Amino acid sequence: MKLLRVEILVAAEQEDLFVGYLAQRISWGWEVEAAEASRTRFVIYFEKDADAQDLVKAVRGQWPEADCSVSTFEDRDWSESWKEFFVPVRIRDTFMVLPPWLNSETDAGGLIPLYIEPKMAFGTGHHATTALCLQAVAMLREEQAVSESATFLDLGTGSGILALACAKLGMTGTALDIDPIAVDNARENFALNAVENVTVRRGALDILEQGRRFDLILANILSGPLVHMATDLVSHLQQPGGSLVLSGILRDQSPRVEAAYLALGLPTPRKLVQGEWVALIWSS
Ligand SMILES: C[S@@+](CC[C@H](N)C(=O)[O-])C[C@H]1O[C@@H](n2cnc3c(N)ncnc32)[C@H](O)[C@@H]1O
Repeated sequence: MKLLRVEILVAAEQEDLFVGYLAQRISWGWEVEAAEASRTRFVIYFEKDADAQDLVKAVRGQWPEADCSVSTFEDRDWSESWKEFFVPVRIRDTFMVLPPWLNSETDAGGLIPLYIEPKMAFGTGHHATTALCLQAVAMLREEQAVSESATFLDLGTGSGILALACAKLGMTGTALDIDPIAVDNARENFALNAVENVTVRRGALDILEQGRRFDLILANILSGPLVHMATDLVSHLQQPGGSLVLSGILRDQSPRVEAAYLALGLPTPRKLVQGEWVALIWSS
């Protein structure tokens, strides 16, 4: 049987969101024969020409920077191979981020499993900005800079992945996101992981009670908002003794973000770097 082969190349910074987008579109009922992916390259095989054209049209409309092409292909037996998109992500010796169809006994390798249902919210663990935050959480716990009874704020929770990591280490916290799709996906992921020690709310910093302080604050947002909200964010950080992790910062924007927080009296942060992305970490 001849299949239609749609190949999509996306930029590295779009990989995480695109995985979620594709997962959602596939779950809406396209008859996908097979699929394969290697980070920024996605190949989907369809039997029906209409489904292939539907995907191409949707991708060209919503992801104009992506390179999308169609060709014909001779079939082979690939049941459920689309799940190959979602390989586990290991974070130090602490966490393994997994799609829900994998098994924690065999696939988590003895690490703490973080099950994430890939949907339209950001945060499958594949993007550097998320991985850097997860590394920071693991590191801060290893160093005992945060205790298992610490309170945390996850600002811009997306899929809920960072809150999930903190909750699975025993901490209790609040996860906020302005996007209702993220709030739904985060709730779904907390239920999937049987995590109950996180309160999820839709909104930004202004919905928090004034004066409420957290032992750990995580914010994987972009440099501009991180600079803009610096005063508000620091007003919710327990001082002394609190830890702050900022991510979503491109290398060349890091000095500007750092300067905004130094101006508020915080010391020079530590940095974790992956590719072009930097995370800034304050702890005592
Ligand atoms: C890059 S994603 C991070 C998701 C997840 N925390 C992670 O690390 O993978 C940023 C998220 O922040 C949310 N967001 C952006 N600005 C926000 C704000 N001012 N307050 C709360 N959420 C915000 C977005 O809707 C998005 O879900």
